[in-house]
Amino acid sequence: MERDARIYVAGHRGLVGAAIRRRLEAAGFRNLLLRTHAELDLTDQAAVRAFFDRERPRYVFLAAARVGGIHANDTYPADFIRDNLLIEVNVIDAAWRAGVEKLLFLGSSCIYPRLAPQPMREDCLLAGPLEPTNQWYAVAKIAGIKMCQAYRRQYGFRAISLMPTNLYGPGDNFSLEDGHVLPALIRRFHEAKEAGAPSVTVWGSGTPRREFLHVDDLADAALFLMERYDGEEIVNVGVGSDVTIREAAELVRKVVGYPGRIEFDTSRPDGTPRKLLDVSRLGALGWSARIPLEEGLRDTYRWFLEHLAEIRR
Ligand SMILES: NC(=O)C1=CN([C@@H]2O[C@H](COP(=O)(O)OP(=O)(O)OC[C@H]3O[C@@H](n4cnc5c(N)ncnc54)[C@H](OP(=O)(O)O)[C@@H]3O)[C@@H](O)[C@H]2O)C=CC1
Ligand SMILES: C[C@H]1O[C@H](OP(=O)(O)OP(=O)(O)OC[C@H]2O[C@@H](n3cnc4c(=O)[nH]c(N)nc43)[C@H](O)[C@@H]2O)[C@@H](O)[C@@H](O)C1=O
Repeated sequence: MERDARIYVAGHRGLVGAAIRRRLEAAGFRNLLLRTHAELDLTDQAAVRAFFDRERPRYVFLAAARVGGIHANDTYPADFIRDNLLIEVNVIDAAWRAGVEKLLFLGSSCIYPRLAPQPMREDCLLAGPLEPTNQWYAVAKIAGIKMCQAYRRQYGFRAISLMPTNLYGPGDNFSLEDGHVLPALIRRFHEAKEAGAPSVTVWGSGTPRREFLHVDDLADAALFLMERYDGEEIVNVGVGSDVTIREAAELVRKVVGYPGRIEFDTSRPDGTPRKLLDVSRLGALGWSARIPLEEGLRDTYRWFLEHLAEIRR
């Protein structure tokens, strides 16, 4: 990508979009096209087409989506399937119509079957039933993958699809009900420490396993693949190892410096028992993650403390 190329980062204020923006700016890309949700609602097809017609970016990073943790996905199925389908259809189609040179679409490790053999290879997609708690979001993501592949086949549109594992980092969604596990636990342990609470409750049994990739690593992989990969096949992006939710909670307790106990609320869903990605396709392309989990959690907790007022609003 040329340094002066016009690059649209959709969702630039989110966890991933903000990290992609940081990574592009650090690499000297200055001609970034950015619109907030309030300025451009990507579920509005006419507005999206008019935007692409007017602005004509050369590259698009599609990091805008309706995203949430296990409880949000399970509670708002219609919102998750509708908004993600609309965003994908509108942006991918308008980008092609406006002559965008290359588009990077972000799927998720949730697209794979609930009980896929571990680690999960890209070719196990649609090989079995989905995890019920996020099947709606997963179907929307699978539709986005298929749309990128169909537009490449029929129109030669250079769309590539990345499948990130669970992400965390600065700028995450720290909502206790709607966020993902790591930001929610950082906030829970911090607030328990401040309040002198005797224990912190973690959802589920603590036995599910999750792989966690720092969002700055994901952003680096996104730039790497936008510049070096141009295939129809999806590419998993992860660290290649996982921990139990209990181990993750104990690590967050250590990072936050909370002295109390951990309790488990098994009335809350565990979700997929395990979803470790096979990252050999990405490795063969020459990329691997760098940020270790404990270091990444310390970085995220520092950001959380610096933005407490904004988070608690
Ligand atoms: N977080 C994770 O663990 C993982 C994320 N991903 C994928 O990465 C991508 C980004 O996720 P993440 O950064 O975590 O999500 P965030 O919720 O942090 O960011 C999403 C961004 O999209 C914007 N957005 C949502 N709806 C609309 C809309 N209708 N019009 C315009 N903008 C909109 C949001 O703006 P606003 O907040 O103002 O509404 C926000 O800036 C998604 O595709 C997600 O599926 C994949 C795997 C794991
Ligand atoms: C990222 C990817 O994957 C997401 O699915 P998920 O990995 O199941 O999401 P999660 O991070 O919310 O939960 C992970 C595990 O952690 C446990 N858990 C404990 N305590 C809390 C807690 O306090 N909050 C949350 N959210 N989970 C908790 C929770 O019970 C579960 O066992 C999709 O939503 C979807 O967004 C997607 O694309």
